[in-house]
Amino acid sequence: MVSVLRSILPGSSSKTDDHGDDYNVEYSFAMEYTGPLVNDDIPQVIPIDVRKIPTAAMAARAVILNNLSLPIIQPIVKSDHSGKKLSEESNLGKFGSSGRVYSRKPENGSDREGVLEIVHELDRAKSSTSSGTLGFSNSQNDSNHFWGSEDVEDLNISKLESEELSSEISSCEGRVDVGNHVGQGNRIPAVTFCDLPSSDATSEESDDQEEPEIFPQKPRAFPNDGRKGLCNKCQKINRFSDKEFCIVCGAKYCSKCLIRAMGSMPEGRKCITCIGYRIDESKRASLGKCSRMLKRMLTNDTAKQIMSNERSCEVNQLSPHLICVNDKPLCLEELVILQSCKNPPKKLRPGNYWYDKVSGFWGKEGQKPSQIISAQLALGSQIREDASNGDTKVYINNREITKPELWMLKAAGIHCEGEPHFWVTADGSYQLEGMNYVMGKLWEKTTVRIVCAALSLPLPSDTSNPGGEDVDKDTDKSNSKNLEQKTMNKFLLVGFDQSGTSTIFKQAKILYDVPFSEDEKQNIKCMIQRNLYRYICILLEGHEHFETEYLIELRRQHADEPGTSGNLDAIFPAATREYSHQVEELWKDKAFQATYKRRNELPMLPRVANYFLDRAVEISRMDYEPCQMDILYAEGITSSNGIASMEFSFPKLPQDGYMEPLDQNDPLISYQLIRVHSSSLGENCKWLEMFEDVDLVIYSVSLTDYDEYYEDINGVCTNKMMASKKLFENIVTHPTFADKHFLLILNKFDLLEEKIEQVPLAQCEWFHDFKPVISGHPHKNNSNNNPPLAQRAFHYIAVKFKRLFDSLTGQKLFVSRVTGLEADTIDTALRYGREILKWDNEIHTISMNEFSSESIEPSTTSA
Ligand SMILES: Nc1nc2c(ncn2[C@@H]2O[C@H](COP(=O)(O)OP(=O)(O)OP(=O)(O)O)[C@@H](O)[C@H]2O)c(=O)[nH]1
Ligand SMILES: [Mg+2]
Repeated sequence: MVSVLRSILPGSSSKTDDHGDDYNVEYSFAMEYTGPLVNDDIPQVIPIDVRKIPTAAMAARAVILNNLSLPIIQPIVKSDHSGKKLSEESNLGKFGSSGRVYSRKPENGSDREGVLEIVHELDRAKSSTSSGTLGFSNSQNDSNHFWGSEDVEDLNISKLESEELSSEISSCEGRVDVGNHVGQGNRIPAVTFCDLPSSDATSEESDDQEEPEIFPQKPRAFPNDGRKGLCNKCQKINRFSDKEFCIVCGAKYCSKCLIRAMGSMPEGRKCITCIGYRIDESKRASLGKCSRMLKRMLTNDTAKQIMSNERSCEVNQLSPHLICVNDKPLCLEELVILQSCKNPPKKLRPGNYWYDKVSGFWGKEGQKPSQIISAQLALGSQIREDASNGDTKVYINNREITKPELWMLKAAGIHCEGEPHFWVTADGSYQLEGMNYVMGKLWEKTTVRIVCAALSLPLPSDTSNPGGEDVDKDTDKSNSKNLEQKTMNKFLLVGFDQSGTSTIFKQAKILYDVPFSEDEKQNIKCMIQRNLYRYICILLEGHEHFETEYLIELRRQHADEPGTSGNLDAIFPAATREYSHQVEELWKDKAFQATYKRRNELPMLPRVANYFLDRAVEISRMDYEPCQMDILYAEGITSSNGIASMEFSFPKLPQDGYMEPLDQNDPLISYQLIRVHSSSLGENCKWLEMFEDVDLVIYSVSLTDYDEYYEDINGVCTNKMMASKKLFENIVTHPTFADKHFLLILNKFDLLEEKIEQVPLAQCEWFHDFKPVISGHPHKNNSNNNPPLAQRAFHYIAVKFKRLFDSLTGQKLFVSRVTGLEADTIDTALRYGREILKWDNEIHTISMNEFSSESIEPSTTSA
């Protein structure tokens, strides 16, 4: 039916160029292309990397991979053409002497729909210095000799490719006369077209094209019999030497045997016997990612070339029929539509997917949406109501949505009671089904974007980034990188009330240079001012004499609803008026000053109040701008539904030195810190399941909770440490987190140091057996004393939590001691989190490589 770019037709080559340069050879790859042209009048020049195009199908792939939108219609038309001076266009800076794609209106005959040509201009003199360029030699007698950069030739690639290409060319015989052009002095037609074949022939060929190309699949071999470090060629065992794996059968080879086993690797890392076979799909993510071993063995250019072939050669591409969209396997045409649309799915693998044509939401069958791709693509059949396995009784475009999506709607302030059906379009406009007006636009709301970032919900690729919080912000970058996908490690930060999670979150933002957005800054400013007025009210409450009626009124109002910011808003609508004058007056008041001096006697006044009260007048001004310290010390965090999220990476430390692992500064590895307030997790933490894809759960405990109490909604008083323990138990035993890593952060160590001297730890029933032994022997780290009491208390609490964790999960708990207000302790803890994931990856890789028959990844894959 439809062929995209079916064949490669050697078009021309010339011995000399216009400047008489003997080495300048022009060569064209012509590809048949059917469809209306993007622009009928002007030839469309689309740069394409010809280095990746040894075969026509690969060219088609290259077009797809380079994300060029090419309309496709039938029928295929072949035509004769006298050719134009296509190659006279200026050089393409991006690819050096490489190629370009022209789409051009046919010159005569309505039966010609269009022609696409990839013209490869080749300047041998130039390209011999440009790495990885493949082309034809200009020798008259050797017109089909395919040559590569020197390094590639070392590996006989030129020969292999030459054979491959020779056969391509001979298969095209009768269509194009290559020889005729060879050796002609002047520029000759870049592309030669054949006669329009008879309709019979067309239909026959079209039929051929209907079937998607299916390459044979080789059953995975399990060649190692569980023997670690075995090379499948020399049969020698060396556990410590790197091995390279065949991407088809999984056979492993040591560096000595690799070249013999894999040859010149025209399709990437495959045993010679596996060439022409489909890759093992579990290895798709590693396609084109060079291993350390290959990098060591080959020159840079050669390794690049092999990786490029591995990524782009036809046989390694996805087969359309292995991808099912809304219960219907794709045909080649649909796969091309899908991959060449403006926002194609990332990491497309064989499998079942759902696609909501109206909004562009795209996801794996039975799962929440993973991406927003282009809407209105002609793919698959109607979306099923249960496509994403939602259980919320809320519907978007006829699909029952998942819990994270429900949160997103709630974050947008949308009421979701009564099983509503919403209609959401590609630009995020939403309306209730049956109603004729748009209620709003999802993507315009900062809170929605934050919730999406935190819950791994997709955002459209063109929405702006809310303060560095958009997980999709690198969409363009990653699109252009084709298969190289960014690795994101997710940390979920959670803890009981006042355990310091928002302080840690803000500290991380400051540490890793993630800017606060204007919105956030404005909210924080209002919050700081509101808090300040609350502190003042607490001071006034503690004060016996009031000088004016106004202040009496203040106290009366405050006494009605102590501590609620809603009431305070009524008294001091923050940032809507200037209060510095009143505050200044108040500050001068002797009675007030007397109260201020005794502020430590007021239990309702938080410690941090001092920090702000000392600058009360400045902060109450309209033009006050909070500095980083103010933001850090501010109580609370501005977030939606208690969720905040940021993306960051670890800067290199001076002491990291050469020992740092390779991925240290790999921009492809980034981290996301998601902070969620425990009150947002619902009864029995039921909402935790939305965080199923986090890699590490960081649980924060305030070390000072042991003698503090809180009153729940039923008026029951509970020790805060016990409440924190309960929450910890709920989280670590939550089924969603069954195989997650946990890092316990014991926070507010500075406050523990003070408190433990006054209040015994045994105040908390869980710590009743804390009996610090006063030993007569000096501690090795502390020559004069025992370890400080706070230190011992910290260890004791850490062990309590470790034992608890072990008894509940049978696993090991990692613990870190921090002081939320001290940046370096937070940095250390988060880097510790990174190490935990790294160890896990290493252990995982080793065990997968050596013991599992499921998946064998190259041992040392780095991008
Ligand atoms: N001295 C000291 N104060 C801290 C430390 N960590 C947090 N705080 C203070 O403790 C209070 C509570 O910290 P938050 O970060 O707001 O705690 P939270 O987990 O967000 O608590 P919620 O607001 O209930 O969610 C704030 O006033 C912080 O400034 C610390 O390590 N040392
Ligand atoms: Mg807070």
